[in-house]
Amino acid sequence: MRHPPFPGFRTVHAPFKEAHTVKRTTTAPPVGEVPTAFGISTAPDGVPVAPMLSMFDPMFIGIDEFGQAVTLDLVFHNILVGGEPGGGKSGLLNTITAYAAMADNTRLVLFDGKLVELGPWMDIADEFVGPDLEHALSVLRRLQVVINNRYAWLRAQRRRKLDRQDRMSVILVVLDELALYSATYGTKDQREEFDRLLRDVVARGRACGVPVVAATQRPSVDIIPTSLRDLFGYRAAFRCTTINSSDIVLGRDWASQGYSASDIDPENRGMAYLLAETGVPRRIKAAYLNDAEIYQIADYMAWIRRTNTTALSGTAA
Ligand SMILES: Nc1ncnc2c1ncn2[C@@H]1O[C@H](COP(=O)(O)OP(=O)(O)OP(=O)(O)O)[C@@H](O)[C@H]1O
Repeated sequence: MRHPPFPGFRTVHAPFKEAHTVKRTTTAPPVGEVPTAFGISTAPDGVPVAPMLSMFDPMFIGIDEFGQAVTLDLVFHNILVGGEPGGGKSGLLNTITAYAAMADNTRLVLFDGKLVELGPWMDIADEFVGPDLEHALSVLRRLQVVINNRYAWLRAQRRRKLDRQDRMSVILVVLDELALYSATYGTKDQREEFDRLLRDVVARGRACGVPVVAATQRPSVDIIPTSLRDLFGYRAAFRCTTINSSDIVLGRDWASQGYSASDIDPENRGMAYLLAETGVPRRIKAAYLNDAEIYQIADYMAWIRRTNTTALSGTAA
């Protein structure tokens, strides 16, 4: 099989090609046929990215109160991030996005109504949705088609979830400020459709390599109803103004058991309670990348993920 040295990454709608490509949805490239050059994967369906990191490995996101590393198994879990403005939500989102940007065979679909929180990753995102609800809806509809096709493929394989041997890309969906899309922009009908589509992507995406990271500075029941919150296997509550909003993020009356993000010192930015599917909430301090570091990583990864447009590319292919 002949592979181009650097398959194009920034093809518009690239992750959604599989929604329309029978071959991609019925067969995964055999593992043995994936060549590497200088450690860079050149799988035809893959994003040619850094050789070391994989979304299938534990993702470092900070330390706990004993100084131990805290990692997430994000590829098979969604994470909900809530808390008052300035608590550190975007910091965590950027740490997660940076890892994903550096991970092999991983694509980014980003929603950021403010444009600046996830803006550094715009150049390497397959889709970047700004303050435009119709755009958000069309991207979610396309993700839904991808998910449908991946489940059809999994069923044909008699399996329930993707694994790294499948070499199918992980599509990380990151939403900064959920409330802008679910309660602010557009018409009531559009917002309702957004809620429906998001719920479906959150419910079905994770088993087929489409995990969702969603953040809100308005942890209230209208923005995060229990039925949506419960679809997130991980929940991170940064400083919240009330016990109630902490419980809306973490769930299950955790505040009454002594785990309330309203107790977090407002000056202690980046501190959060992190709850995994089992166990009790853990106090963590999220790792933090400053703006310069984020842009450095984003620029570097844009270069690594560059398209096949160099002068030599025509002759090398
Ligand atoms: N993990 C962290 N460690 C140290 N400082 C942090 C950390 N996270 C955030 N900060 C500090 O807090 C500030 C606000 O963080 P951030 O923008 O992530 O908050 P936010 O919760 O996303 O706020 P908003 O809801 O307004 O977007 C940052 O500019 C940074 O100075």
